[in-house]
Amino acid sequence: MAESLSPGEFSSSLTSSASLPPPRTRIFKIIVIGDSGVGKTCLTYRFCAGKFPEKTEATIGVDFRERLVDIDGEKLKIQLWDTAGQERFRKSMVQHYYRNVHAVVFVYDVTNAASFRSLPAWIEECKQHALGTEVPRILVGNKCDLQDSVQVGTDVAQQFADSHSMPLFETSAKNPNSQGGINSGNSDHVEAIFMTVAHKLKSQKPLVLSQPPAGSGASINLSSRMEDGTDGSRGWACSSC
Ligand SMILES: Nc1nc2c(ncn2[C@@H]2O[C@H](COP(=O)(O)OP(=O)(O)OP(=O)(O)O)[C@@H](O)[C@H]2O)c(=O)[nH]1
Repeated sequence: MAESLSPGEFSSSLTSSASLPPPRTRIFKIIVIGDSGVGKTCLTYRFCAGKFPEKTEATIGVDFRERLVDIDGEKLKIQLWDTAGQERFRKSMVQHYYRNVHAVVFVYDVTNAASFRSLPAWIEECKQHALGTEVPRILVGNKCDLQDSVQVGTDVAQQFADSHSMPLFETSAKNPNSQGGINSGNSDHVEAIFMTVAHKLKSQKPLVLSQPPAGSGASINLSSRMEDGTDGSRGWACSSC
């Protein structure tokens, strides 16, 4: 004869399965920094929307872009913080975007030697905000499609990257197949660069809830941009800044 459940037992077994929380999505915050015009907006747009933006304007403060990626069966939310390169557009925001950072992408323009010479200042700014070598960092030389105008050779960039213990990627947000130099050969190099960072983070970083409890401190709501190809959520506020 089948065992009968008391009403209490029945409802408790139903409740426990029905109230299982949805799987948590880990969120990783990656800041993208470098001089104005090096292509930070284009690189982040290329990764999140899969294409080169038709036109861009100087970033004011910071823009968010995010994309859900699947790594070894786990969905991770990659949140790219596209920061303003122009000093006058970044001053008030700096303290926000350096908080709770999981990785840093330094960008220079291979056709603009001054943007390469600025890198030590960007690295120093990171240090001043307690972002040291323990946080994964990569160096990206952008605009490799402009091969006739290159001012920063691969050798000198590689030396710099080595001296700061960072991997170097040379690429083009405009034509990600036209990268030269090292680390080349992928069909979409920009995709590969950010996925490399995501893989690294997956094994390293602690869980961050995608749905923080109410009142846990969403402090600023900056212009958020969900590009095509994201997980579809829109209008979110920054909860980790
Ligand atoms: N040829 C070429 N042009 C690019 C590439 N990436 C960006 N650009 C152009 O460079 C200019 C600046 O690009 P942005 O992405 O706005 O630069 P940014 O670093 O975000 O600039 P700020 O917002 O001022 O910090 C734009 O005219 C882009 O079209 C690239 O890979 N190749």
